Amino acid sequence: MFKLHLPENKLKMVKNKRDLKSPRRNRSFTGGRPRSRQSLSGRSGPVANIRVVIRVRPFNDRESCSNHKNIIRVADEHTLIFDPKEDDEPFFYHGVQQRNRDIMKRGNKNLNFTFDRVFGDATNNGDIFESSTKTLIDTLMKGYNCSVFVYGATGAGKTHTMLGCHEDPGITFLTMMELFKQKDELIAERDFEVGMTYLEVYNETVQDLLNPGPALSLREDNKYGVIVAGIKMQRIEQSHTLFELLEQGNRNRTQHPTDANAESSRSHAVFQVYLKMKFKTTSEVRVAKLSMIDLAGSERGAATGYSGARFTEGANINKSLLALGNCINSLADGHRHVPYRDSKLTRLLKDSLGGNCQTIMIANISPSSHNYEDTYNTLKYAMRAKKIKSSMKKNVVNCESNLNHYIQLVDQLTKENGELKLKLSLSGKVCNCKDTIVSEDEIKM
Ligand SMILES: Nc1ncnc2c1ncn2[C@@H]1O[C@H](COP(=O)(O)OP(=O)(O)OP(=O)(O)O)[C@@H](O)[C@H]1O
Repeated sequence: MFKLHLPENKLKMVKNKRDLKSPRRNRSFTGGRPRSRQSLSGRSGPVANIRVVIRVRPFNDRESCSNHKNIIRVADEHTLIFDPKEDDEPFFYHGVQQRNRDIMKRGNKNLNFTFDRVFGDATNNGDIFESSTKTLIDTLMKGYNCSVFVYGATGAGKTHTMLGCHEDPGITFLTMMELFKQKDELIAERDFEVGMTYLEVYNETVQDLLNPGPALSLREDNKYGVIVAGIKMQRIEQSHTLFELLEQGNRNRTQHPTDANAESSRSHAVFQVYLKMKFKTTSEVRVAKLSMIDLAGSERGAATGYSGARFTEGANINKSLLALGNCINSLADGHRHVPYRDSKLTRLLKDSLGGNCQTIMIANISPSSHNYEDTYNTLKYAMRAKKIKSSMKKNVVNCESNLNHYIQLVDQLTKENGELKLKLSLSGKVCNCKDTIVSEDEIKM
């Protein structure tokens, strides 16, 4: 199982001192006031915080049948209480009140966590989309890069959020529908070119999910950032092509059953859509990229008892998630050096985490006491991510300046030509032929 290695002193910093003295009160992990929803939509400032959304999944059948308790209480749309304090019901044995009747008794940490948005277990993917990724499309159309990544322990609901099912399509599908809707609305003013790639990082190798073949390598480019060498960009003319390719990629993704999830994704999947927008009346060209990343779930390596390929798989997942945690910590603390190079995943996410991007992290959690540690770790991880700021730049290739340059050049040459003609006519040698090359000697006065 991965853990967020949060130094004790950092933990203390965010705890309310007064609450520490008074254990009965709720302790808060607020990390500042919740930002309003407005902070995401249409933001065009140079600096933006990662927006962190929490999604609590419902109890599954196994958890409902067992003696597990609910350790999450959603207080409002920004706040949840982890391991809420329960009023002790008196329990008597032979007429004597007993203490610690409950062998599953939890710590009653009673911690308040505040996020940009908290969704309870009755939420569907449409609700998540409406309050999170829908607003990204507007940002994308303005020429900013955007990223969404889903995070959480194995079986916490990441793939359900991303891909969903027939009755409840995931946010990838809903976000792409919105992209094509807005594209159609803007078609009168812009020409669009759309492309997509879909890859997975499995056991520290990068694979093209749309054209399976040999492992691909990553390269750094000064202008474009990290580039996947050899990946094939698929041009998209119509939305249904994109959805067919998405399905195709999903079928190629590495999945194996785990104890927590019969269809566990054992790789990190990175789906990217590229937009080029050419304005019809001006010479402005905007380019933007939307990345949607479904991370593999962490697991308790030792507890699984796996060996061989499954063990290596789990170890690689945990290694890359640990590297991601280290990058999140460095960025949250404002360190100059961020260890992106520690894993393929973090190299790929460099732009999404601390670069030129508007980013949303959707952290998925289980409400069951069975996943107590995983849920607690995910919440701490998400709190750290909230502090990360990324600087956003509009990707605008404005041809206007080039055009002005050429107009000036033509004006200057026309003027020079006129002066030369004047000089020639004064010397009685008027050159009236377009193709005649007049030698320097001829025009010397
Ligand atoms: N919000 C939800 N509503 C209904 N069912 C859900 C929800 N979230 C998850 N599930 C169900 O729980 C199970 C595990 O979910 P999912 O596969 O999305 O987990 P995961 O986080 O992607 O796990 P892994 O990391 O192992 O791939 C699935 O059967 C899924 O349908």
